[in-house]
Amino acid sequence: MSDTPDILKKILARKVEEIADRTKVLPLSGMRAKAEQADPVRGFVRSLRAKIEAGQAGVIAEIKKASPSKGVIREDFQPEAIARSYAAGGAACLSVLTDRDFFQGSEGYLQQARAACALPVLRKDFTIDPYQVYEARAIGADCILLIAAALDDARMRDLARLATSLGMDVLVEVHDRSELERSLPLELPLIGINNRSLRTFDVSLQTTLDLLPLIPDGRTVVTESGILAPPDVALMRSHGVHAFLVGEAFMRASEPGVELQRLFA
Ligand SMILES: O=C(O)c1ccccc1NCC(=O)[C@H](O)[C@H](O)COP(=O)(O)O
Repeated sequence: MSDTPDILKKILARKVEEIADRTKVLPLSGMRAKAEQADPVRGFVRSLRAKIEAGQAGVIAEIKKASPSKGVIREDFQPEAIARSYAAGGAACLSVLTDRDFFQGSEGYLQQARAACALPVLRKDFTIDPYQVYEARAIGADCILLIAAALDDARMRDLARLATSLGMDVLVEVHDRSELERSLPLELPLIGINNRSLRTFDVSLQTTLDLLPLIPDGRTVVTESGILAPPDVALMRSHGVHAFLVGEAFMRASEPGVELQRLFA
């Protein structure tokens, strides 16, 4: 896409190479077979909505070691311990970065985190190809991320349909009005609004507030990035946003689940 931000361009170019390499090791048919044998899905949207319907915040607690904007965020990185801490702290779901080159993530981290608790898990990666959708299910993911800025309409629709056909939920992520308008016709129950600009890495919670009135009733809006302190949570909740994707604030805390309880008390 011609106006794709540089960081996204770099990540997507690397993804194309990565998918080609992985397909040589295990062709699509093999990955599809692995996906078919995976553990049953745990119901990502269901878990998020159950918390919200109970009057609580629906927290998607992220497991991420590093990011392009912040470098290494957490040195002592033990996905199983973090997952258990999040579950004890009341998270609705987990999000695990699996991208290796830009986030120091791995598929193994997702598998370890999921095995350590009963929470549904989002595979947080840059999904551009059906191979990755099968791979996500094969490693146990219950939900995938589709970033509107990374996909044209047809590809976004096809990947969403494929994920849904495998029983997974989809978090479609937007940054602006045009991405939102392209995503709404997919009629997915979850819409993520990412407050971090992929161009500048600046974070503004105003992004969520600006796009919110454009989203029809019935969708669960997830505000993503830059939720750092209780007033951020209060601001969102006062505007009717009850689902949150939070990474850095938890990853910098010695006990991430305790920080979750503090942030959402
Ligand atoms: O975080 C980055 O630097 C980044 C750069 C390019 C693409 C995506 C990026 N982050 C992914 C995310 O969306 C966040 O990990 C997620 O929303 C949590 O954000 P935060 O609570 O601010 O860690």
